[in-house]
This record gives sequence, structure tokens and C-alpha cells, in this order.
Amino acid sequence: MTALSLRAVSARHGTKVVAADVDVTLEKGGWLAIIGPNGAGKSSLLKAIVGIVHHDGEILVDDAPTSALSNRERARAIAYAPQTPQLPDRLTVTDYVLLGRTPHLSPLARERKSDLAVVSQVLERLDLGPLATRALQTLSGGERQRAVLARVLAQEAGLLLLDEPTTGLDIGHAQALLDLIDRLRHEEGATVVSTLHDLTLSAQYATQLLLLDKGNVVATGSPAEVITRDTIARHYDARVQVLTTEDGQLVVAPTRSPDRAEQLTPDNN
Ligand SMILES: Nc1ncnc2c1ncn2[C@@H]1O[C@H](COP(=O)(O)OP(=O)(O)OP(=O)(O)O)[C@@H](O)[C@H]1O
Repeated sequence: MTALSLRAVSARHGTKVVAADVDVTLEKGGWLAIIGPNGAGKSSLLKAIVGIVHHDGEILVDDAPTSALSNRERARAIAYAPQTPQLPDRLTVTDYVLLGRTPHLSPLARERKSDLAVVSQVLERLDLGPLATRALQTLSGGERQRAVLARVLAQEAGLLLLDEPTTGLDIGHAQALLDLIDRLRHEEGATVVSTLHDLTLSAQYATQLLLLDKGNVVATGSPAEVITRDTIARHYDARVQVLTTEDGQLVVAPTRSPDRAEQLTPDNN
């Protein structure tokens, strides 16, 4: 089944188009990373898929046009974690994560045992058990980020849209979180669309990349097709080497300009 199809989709703020004419297809269980320099339109495109930024063109989730879904149907199909969420600071982690169950409850109904079970399972998976009764305002940046992901996972939607999910996480927590998302893909068939600034992580975790530059799609394909020294130089104005580890994983390593690096060798200092 095709989990997500964008057909000639443009995202716009008012009349200003910030991501133009995007065509992409993602099979169930795939992971699409939207990459590109600052201001390229990545978050806006993600928000257009969620339905909180205007779009032109057609968006299909599980082969159904999202324009035909009710809010509730949409919330059961698509879970979204914004880049900088406004959190209800006084809520405990458990109560906040329970909000993820809202699309599964009938109006005004209280949560059921099964909802609480989903929440405690998700908290455990994200190593948030010890923080379950803490108010959100007392959490560190990385802990808040994990709480947001926990709410998204509690929603049990098939399509996860994650805007910079590793922001504020140290390298170990970032890897643990991406590994967890990867497991959800493999074990539960979740489909993932994320924006990611870290090109190494994008190359290692995504099955498919879409590179935006100034709102235009300038490259799509597998990580090896999209992540090349020339492409990164052209669209990010950055000097990098793309290395391959012994087990075949790509690593994007920034390099200093040769002139400047030479000036800094110990002999010259
Ligand atoms: N609500 C808004 N109203 C008007 N313009 C907006 C709005 N939100 C974003 N933009 C503009 O749309 C363009 C794309 O922004 P967007 O946040 O989608 O980029 P991005 O690729 O996610 O950037 P970054 O990597 O810096 O997070 C930018 O020029 C931005 O200023």
C-alpha cells in the first residue's frame, strides 16, 4: 500500500509559495527525510501534509485524499511532532502523553484501561517511566523532546510526521530515538516523514531523501544518490567529505577550507 503520495503539492503561507510542486511516493514502512538548508521550506511542507499550512495539489494517505478526511480520521491516520511545540507546562508527563489517545476516545469519554496501557508502554519504550509524574515544566530540553515523541507514539497513527525530532538531544539519545522510530517501522509498519538537519543521520536512517532548496525539489532518491559532496556544496554552500564506514554507512564530515587549516597546523602556531 502507498502510505503517502504527494501530487504536485505546493505549500504556501498566504500567497507566498515556500515549497513548490512536490511529487513523492512513500510505501508503507518507508522513511522519507526532507532535507535542505535553513528556510528551504521543509517544515512548511510537513505542516501542509498535517493540514496546518495551506497547500495546492493532492495529498493521499493510505491512498485516500486527506481533503476527504474528518479531523478525527486525520488524527488517527497522521501523528505530528512540531519542531518547537508549545507544551501545557503544568501537565504531568503521563497526562500529556494521554492527550495522544484523544482521537481514539468518543467525545467527552474518559480514557480506558487500554489507553493507559498504551501510555505506560510508550513511556517505558522512551525511558520516561521515572519521569511519568513530573510536570512538563520541570523537564530538561531533551526530556521534553522525548515526551513530545511519546505523545505522538501514543496516538498509534500509521504515518508519523516528525519535525527535527533530534533537536536538543545528545548523540546517544538521538540515536536511541531514531533506533526506536526505525523499530516501529520494521515491527509495526509505521511510515515516517521527518525533517532532519543532520545529514549523516538522514543518510543512515531514511530510506528515501528529498532535498529542498529555496522551495524547489532539487534532488530525490536513496541516501547514496542524494548525499554527495557536490550536491551538498551546491545547495548548502558547505565543504564536506562523504565517507563510508567499514560496514557501508555514509558519514558526512565537514572539512575546513585548506588555506585556513594550513595556517592552524602546530608548526605555524
Ligand atoms: N507562518 C509563516 N508565514 C509566512 N512565512 C512563513 C511562515 N512560516 C514560515 N515562513 C517562511 O517560509 C519559508 C520556509 O520556512 P520553513 O520553516 O518551512 O523552512 P525550513 O526549511 O523548515 O527552515 P529551517 O531549517 O530554518 O527550520 C521561510 O522563508 C519562512 O520565513
